[in-house]
Amino acid sequence: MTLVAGIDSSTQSCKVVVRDADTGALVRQGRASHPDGTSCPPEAWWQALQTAITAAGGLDDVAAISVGGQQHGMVCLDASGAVVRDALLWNDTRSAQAATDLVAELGGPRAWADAVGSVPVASFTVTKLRWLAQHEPDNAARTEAVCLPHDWLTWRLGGTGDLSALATDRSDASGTGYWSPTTGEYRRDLLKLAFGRDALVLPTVLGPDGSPGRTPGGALLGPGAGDNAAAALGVGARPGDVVVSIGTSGTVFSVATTPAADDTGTVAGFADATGHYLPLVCTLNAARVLDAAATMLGVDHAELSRLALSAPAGSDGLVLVPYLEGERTPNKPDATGSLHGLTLGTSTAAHLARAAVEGMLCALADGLDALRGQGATVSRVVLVGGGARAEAVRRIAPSVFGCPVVVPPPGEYVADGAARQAAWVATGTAPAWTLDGLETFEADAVPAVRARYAEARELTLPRV
Ligand SMILES: Nc1ncnc2c1ncn2[C@@H]1O[C@H](COP(=O)(O)OP(=O)(O)O)[C@@H](O)[C@H]1O
Ligand SMILES: O=C(CO)[C@@H](O)[C@H](O)COP(=O)(O)O
Repeated sequence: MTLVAGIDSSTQSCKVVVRDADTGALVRQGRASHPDGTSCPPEAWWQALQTAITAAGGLDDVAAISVGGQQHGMVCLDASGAVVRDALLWNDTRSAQAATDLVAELGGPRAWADAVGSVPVASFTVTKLRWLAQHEPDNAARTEAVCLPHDWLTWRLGGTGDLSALATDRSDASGTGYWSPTTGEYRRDLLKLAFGRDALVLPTVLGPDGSPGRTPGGALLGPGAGDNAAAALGVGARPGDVVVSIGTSGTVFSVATTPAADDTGTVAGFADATGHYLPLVCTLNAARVLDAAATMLGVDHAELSRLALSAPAGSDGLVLVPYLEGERTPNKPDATGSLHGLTLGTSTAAHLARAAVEGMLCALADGLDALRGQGATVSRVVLVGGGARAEAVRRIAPSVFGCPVVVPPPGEYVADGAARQAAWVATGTAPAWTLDGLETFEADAVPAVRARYAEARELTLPRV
C-alpha cells in the first residue's frame, strides 16, 4: 500500500492525515494546537507539526506529503533563512490603513481587481509588507525573502535551508496581492509600491502537481495550497457546488473556470489547487462566534446547539452582529459586535444562542449573494470546518441560505485535500477518491431573518 500525508496548518491548530494513495482510506491522523493571537512565531507551527506528526504515528513510511495552510500570513526571512519577526496572520488588522493607502495609490479598487483579481484589505500579504516598511524599517531592511505559512512549512520539510528552494502554489500565491491568477506572474511593481523595493526572493509558483523536491527522508513534497483551495480539493467540489467553511474564518467559495475580478472587493479572485479559480468571500468571524456565545452562556457546544434550536427562527427579533474581531467582509476592521432587539422576552439563553448562530450564518449568506453576483450558480452548499459540527448550524443554515446544505461526515477536509494533492504528485494522476456519508439538511427559507439582520448590521460601535 502506498501512503500519502496531508497537513492542515490552520489558524488554531495543525492536523495531519495519512491516507492510502489508491483508495483514499484514512490510515492514521494526529493534531496539535497553535498559539492564540493574530501574529505567531513560525517556529510554533513547526513544533505543532512535529507533535501532530508524532500523534499520527510518524511519516517515515509515506511516499508524498503536501501542506495546506492558512492564507496570506507574512513570513519574512533574512539572508541566512532565519525568521525576521513573528508572522502577521490573515486576521491581523494592523495593516488596514496600509490597505486603504495602497488601493488609492494604484488608482482605486478597479486597478487592483484588474491587476491581481482582488482588492486588498488588511488580510492580504501586500498590505502587511507596507506596514512592515513603515513601522519596522530595520526588520524590513533585513528581509531577503517573503513567503506564506504553507510555503515556509514545505521549505522546512525540504530541509535545504536555501532560499532559492522556496516554493508555493497558485492558490496561495493569489492571496498575496502581488501575483496575478490571470497571467500566472508575480507583479513585482506592486511589491515595490508596497515595500519600496522588489529585489526580494519570492517562492516559485508551482502547478497543481508540481514538486519542490523531497524531504531528507525521501518523501516527495507537493506544492501545497491555501487552506480553502485544499478544502475544495478535499470535498471534491464540482461546478455548482459552493463550499462554506466555518473555521476561525468564515469562507464561501466555488470552483470556477474563469478568474473573478470584483472591484467592490467583496469577492476575492483567488486561484484554486487544480488549475482553475476559486472566487471566495471571507469573514473574520465564524466558529469563534459560537465559542464566544457558549462562553457567555457558560455552556458547551452541544448545549449551545440545543438552546439555539429551542428558540424560534429569527429569535423574536434579537440580532447578534458578529464583528467580534472587527470584520473583513464588509471591510470594517475596527468594528465590534453588537446585540439588537433586546426585550424582556428575548433576554433568554435560548434567544442569545439562536441569535449567535443566525448572525454568523447571515454574514455568510451575504457572501453567498456576492458569489452569485459574480456569476456563481449555487445548486447546493457543502458545509465544512469545525463550526459545521454544531447541530444548530447544520439545521439552521438551509433556512438562512435558502438552499439545501450538504454536510460530509466530521473530518479534516483541508488536510484531506492536501493528501489528495500528495497522491496526485506521487502517482501523476489526480485521485478519484469518493466522499461517502454526506447528510443533506433542508428547511424552508425564512427571509425575515436576513431582512432583520440587514437592518442591524450597520449599527455597530468602533473598538475602543
Ligand atoms: N461541535 C462544535 N460546535 C461548534 N463549534 C465547534 C465544534 N467543534 C469545534 N468547533 C470550533 O471550530 C473551530 C475550529 O475549527 P477549524 O475548522 O479546525 O478551524 P481552523 O481551521 O481555523 O483552525 C474552533 O473555534 C472550535 O471551537
Ligand atoms: O484569509 C482567509 C481566506 O482568504 C482565511 O480563510 C485563512 O485562510 C484562514 O483560514 P482558517 O484557519 O479559518 O481555515
